[in-house]
Amino acid sequence: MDAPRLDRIGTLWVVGCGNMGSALLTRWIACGVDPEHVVVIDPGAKDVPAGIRVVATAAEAGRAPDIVLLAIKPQLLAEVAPTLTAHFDNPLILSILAGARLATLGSLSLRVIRAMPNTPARIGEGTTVLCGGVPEDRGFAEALMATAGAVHWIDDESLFDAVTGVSGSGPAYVFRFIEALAAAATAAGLPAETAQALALETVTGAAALAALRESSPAELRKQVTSPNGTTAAGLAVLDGDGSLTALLAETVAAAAARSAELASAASPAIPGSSAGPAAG
Ligand SMILES: NC(=O)C1=CN([C@@H]2O[C@H](COP(=O)(O)OP(=O)(O)OC[C@H]3O[C@@H](n4cnc5c(N)ncnc54)[C@H](OP(=O)(O)O)[C@@H]3O)[C@@H](O)[C@H]2O)C=CC1
Ligand SMILES: O=C(O)[C@@H]1CCC=N1
Repeated sequence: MDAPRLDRIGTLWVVGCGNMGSALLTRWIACGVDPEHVVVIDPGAKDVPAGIRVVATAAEAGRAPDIVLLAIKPQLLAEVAPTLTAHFDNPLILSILAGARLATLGSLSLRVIRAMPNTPARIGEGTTVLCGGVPEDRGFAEALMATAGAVHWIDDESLFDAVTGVSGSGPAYVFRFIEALAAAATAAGLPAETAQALALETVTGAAALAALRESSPAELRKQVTSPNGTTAAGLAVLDGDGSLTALLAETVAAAAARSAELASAASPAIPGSSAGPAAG
């Protein structure tokens, strides 16, 4: 079967065009979506690609959408959903809302796919996990998200909280690591500019090498770590007694737990939603 064509997207509504919505939209426009087919619905939109109409509410959007990117904060879903559904004729909903479950989103349309992207999507280097949808819609959703980087499908929606804690939030962990490495470099006496450059270039270079997948991350780590050398001394602190592993496990668990809480925030007030509050 031919790959779905993004220039035949129909009418796309982007509801919420903040950090993540604008990252995806920027990428889609770069990959062939016609700005004239897009309407951004966001009373505070700041970062919208040129040529796209921006309105504050769905009532001003005009033609009913064929596809809707839902990219508002999950806490706003119950308030915003009824203002959208009044103008819907069963569009494909692609929701990136942390926590918002398919059962909740099903009250907006019969055609819903849940996605968890991340911000490197803006440059086509993201990773997205998709879940749900009917077979006829999955190919199109995958083609859209493939413009933003790697795409993975999962069947078990209960894993979405963990996905959110790993790859959705994950870029922030990496950015924080770069910040901390730069601060450590400064503390070790390097000029601030050099410290920031070395921290950033070390992370991007190491990630690019690992991304070749010619050797595992563990093997690449061993190649740096001379017996009784400097790296071994550093790793003994970074990961002494498995502390880094434990710290990251706690980090991901906390983010996943928050995703589960957000499910509660997103669900109860949508009329017709069959999703109950999340456990825990
Ligand atoms: N940021 C990320 O890395 C990721 C985010 N997500 C998900 O994406 C969603 C958006 O997150 P993010 O982009 O970071 O958040 P932002 O706050 O940056 O974007 C949300 C946008 O929605 C706007 N908005 C507020 N009220 C309305 C309304 N009534 N109708 C339409 N738009 C409205 C906001 O405007 P204003 O700022 O004026 O309030 C803002 O521009 C969340 O559900 C999040 O879970 C998923 C994966 C990664
Ligand atoms: O922090 C958040 O809630 C969102 C979801 C994943 C990344 N950012």
